[in-house]
Amino acid sequence: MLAVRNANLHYGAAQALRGISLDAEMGKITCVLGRNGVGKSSLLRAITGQHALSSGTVTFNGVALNGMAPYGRAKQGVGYVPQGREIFPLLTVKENLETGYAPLSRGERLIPEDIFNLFPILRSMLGRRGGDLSGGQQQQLAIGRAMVTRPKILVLDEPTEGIQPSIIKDIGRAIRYLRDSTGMAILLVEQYLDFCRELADHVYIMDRGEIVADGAADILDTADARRHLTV
Ligand SMILES: Nc1ncnc2c1ncn2[C@@H]1O[C@H](COP(=O)(O)OP(=O)(O)OP(=O)(O)O)[C@@H](O)[C@H]1O
Repeated sequence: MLAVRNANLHYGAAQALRGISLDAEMGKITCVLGRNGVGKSSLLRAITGQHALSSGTVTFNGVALNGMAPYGRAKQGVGYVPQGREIFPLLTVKENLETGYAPLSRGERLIPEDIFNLFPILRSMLGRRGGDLSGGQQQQLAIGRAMVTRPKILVLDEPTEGIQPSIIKDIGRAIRYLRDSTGMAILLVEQYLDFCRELADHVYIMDRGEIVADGAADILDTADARRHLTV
C-alpha cells in the first residue's frame, strides 16, 4: 500500500499541498478528483519524487520514499504516467518503450506482451516516431512505457486529458485489467468525473491543496462533492 501522511508542499511562499493524507491499496483503483490547480499534479510529483515535500511522509509497502530520487522510486515499483505524457518525440515507439528499462536488471529488460494486447496500435507503430502519434496513441505509449518498468503501483496524471472517447474506453479497460491481473495499486488524478465513477474503488476529492472528502465512488453523487468539483 502507498501511504501519504500529512503532506505539505510549497512552491516558494505558495503552499500547494496542505496536510494531505491518503492511501492507495494494492489491487485497488484510487482516484483523486479536483478542479484545475487544486494540487493534484503536485501530489503525484511528490509521490514520484519530482518535487520534495516540505513536510510529511510517503511510504510504499513500508519503505519510506521521502528523499529518494525518482529513479530509486521506480526501482521500488513506482510507475509514473505524467501529465502531458512526456513522450520523446524523436525516438521511435520501441525506443520510447525501452526507456522504461532504466530501473530494471539486465535479465528483466523485455517489453511485456500485455502492452500490445492492451494497445495493439503500438505494435503496428513500433518503428514510428513518438512525435508522429496522436494524443491518444501517445497516452497509450506512456502507459506502456510505465508497464515496461514492472510497476507495483501505477500513478497516472489525468490520463483522459484531451483524448477522444473511444481511446478513453481503451484506457479504462487497460487500467482495470492491470488491477485485476497483477494486483498492482493504481492511483490516478482526474477532472473527468464519469471516468472515475466507473473505475474507482476509492475516491478522494481535493480542493485548494486539501482532501475534503473520501469514500466509495458513490460519494461523487453527493451535493457536497459536486460543490467541490463544479467550476
Ligand atoms: N512549478 C511551480 N511553481 C510555482 N507554482 C506552481 C508550480 N506548479 C504548480 N504550481 C501552483 O500550485 C498549485 C497546484 O498546481 P497543480 O499543477 O498541482 O494543480 P492540478 O490540480 O494538478 O491542476 P491541473 O489540473 O491544472 O494540472 C497551482 O496554484 C499552481 O499554479
